[in-house]
Amino acid sequence: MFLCGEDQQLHSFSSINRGLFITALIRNLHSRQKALSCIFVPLVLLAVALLCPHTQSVTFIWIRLSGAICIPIFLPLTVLFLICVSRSPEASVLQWPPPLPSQDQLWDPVAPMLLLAWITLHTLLYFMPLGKVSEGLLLRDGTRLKYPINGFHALCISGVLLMLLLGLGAPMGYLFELLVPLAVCAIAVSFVFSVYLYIRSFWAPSHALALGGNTGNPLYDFFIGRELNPRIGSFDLKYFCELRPGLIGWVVINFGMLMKEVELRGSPSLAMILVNSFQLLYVADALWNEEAVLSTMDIVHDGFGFMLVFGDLAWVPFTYGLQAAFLVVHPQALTSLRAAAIIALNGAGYYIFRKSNSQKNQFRRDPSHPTVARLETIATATGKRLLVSGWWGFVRHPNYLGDLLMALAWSLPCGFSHLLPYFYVIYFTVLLIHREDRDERQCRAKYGLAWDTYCRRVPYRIFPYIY
Ligand SMILES: NC(=O)C1=CN([C@@H]2O[C@H](COP(=O)(O)OP(=O)(O)OC[C@H]3O[C@@H](n4cnc5c(N)ncnc54)[C@H](OP(=O)(O)O)[C@@H]3O)[C@@H](O)[C@H]2O)C=CC1
Ligand SMILES: CC(C)=CCC[C@@H](C)[C@H]1CC=C2C3=C(CC[C@@]21C)[C@@]1(C)CC[C@H](O)C(C)(C)[C@@H]1CC3
Repeated sequence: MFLCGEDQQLHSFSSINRGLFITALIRNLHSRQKALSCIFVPLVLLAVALLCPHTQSVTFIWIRLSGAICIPIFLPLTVLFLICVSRSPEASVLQWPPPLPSQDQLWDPVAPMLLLAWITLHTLLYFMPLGKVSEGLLLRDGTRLKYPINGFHALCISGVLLMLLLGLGAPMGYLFELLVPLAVCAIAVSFVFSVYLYIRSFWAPSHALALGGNTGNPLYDFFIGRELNPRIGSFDLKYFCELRPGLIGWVVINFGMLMKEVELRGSPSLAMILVNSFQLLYVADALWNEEAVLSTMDIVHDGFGFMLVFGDLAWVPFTYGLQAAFLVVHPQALTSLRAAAIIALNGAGYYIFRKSNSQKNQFRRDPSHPTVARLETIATATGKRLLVSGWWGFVRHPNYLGDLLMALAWSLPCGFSHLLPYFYVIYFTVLLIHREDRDERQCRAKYGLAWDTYCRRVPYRIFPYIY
């Protein structure tokens, strides 16, 4: 199942696998139904639990609880499943039985060492006296936490170290073979770290706990996260995980896939270069605008539990770059015209994403700044104003629209023959629709009538004239 040599070998792999697949399919029709229900029951629970977090009936509380039990099992399996599918010749997300990795493909002693070295490096870079120190939003106890803004420096230093390693002859393409063992280690680290966070939260003062993660139900609270900003001294664990090892790890893995392609075919394909460049731009942008993360929902409202730990350390690095892993095994020809159209789509998405995020951040920081002072606003009872013109007068979440256009542009270089490269854009659409709904409820609770007025003025949430 793993790619180990030239393209020719891939084809023989393909026919052997297909034969095995058909035999297994006929033999296992009955167990298939059972196994499918094992996948779909948690899937339905996951969807219901995630999409109906505000419903309070006993049944729904039970469903949410079952979701909190199933998701920590289901999501890690999904990560491994998707990596395995991305490198199987069929690359079909609907294939059954799924391409199960053998034990030696799951484990490689190099993986935990690499992961440990990576996390240690980024912890050291976090404490580097580079960049400025910023204050976060006002906390419930009236204080503000301080955060180092040196993520972009960490990205650049990681890039330089990577080039040095490459110059010294490090086999970067080996990351392709290491992907499953690395994901297994990242999942294990997520579990251990979440247990640590859950236990330590019982020593945190009540004002330091997240409002949504303290239902008293241990499984649900473990999943959502009890403590809002867990810290070891000045080391902010949530802020660190959200932007450093996973996000930068994602682009390093992508680069490993590019180098694997070079090993196999002599040079990187245009499709691989596009995927690498688009996603590098996205990560570099996040780190360049690191300060803006301090006002996102995840940092301001959400507890730091399994969901976010796993999301940051395993989900983002191992599923957001699936397109690059897919391209190693499924090379795609891309005409210059199509490449130009895809670059234009990514550019348009990035423009909308960046302009709208910057406009809101600028307005929240200094409403009298010349770039936002002329925009039309409405007053709210809290004293804060809401933008009703500019990007935020176009749709109620222009930043999500831009992000989704980019997500689509990351998949298009992989062609239309497979669904797998579109996994990210499909997952992301669901995530952002759910997130928009959660934000909408929070804003309605916060701004009351003013929010309703805003919704009447700007009727579409994400997609103009559609949604
Ligand atoms: N790649 C990924 O996996 C993910 C990416 N993202 C991206 O992260 C970015 C941040 O997203 P997110 O944190 O969800 O939310 P937003 O940046 O969209 O922030 C929402 C908040 O903005 C304020 N706001 C809403 N409407 C207005 C208005 N008209 N005028 C002024 N302020 C307004 C409100 O807060 P208040 O009024 O209190 O200031 C609201 O709670 C987005 O670009 C998103 O696409 C998000 C999740 C995952
Ligand atoms: C299925 C599952 C485990 C979901 C967990 C959700 C997390 C993966 C995402 C929640 C919010 C995120 C953000 C980013 C990455 C994904 C997670 C952690 C982000 C860092 C990506 C880069 C952007 O520019 C951003 C900084 C705005 C963004 C912040 C939110």
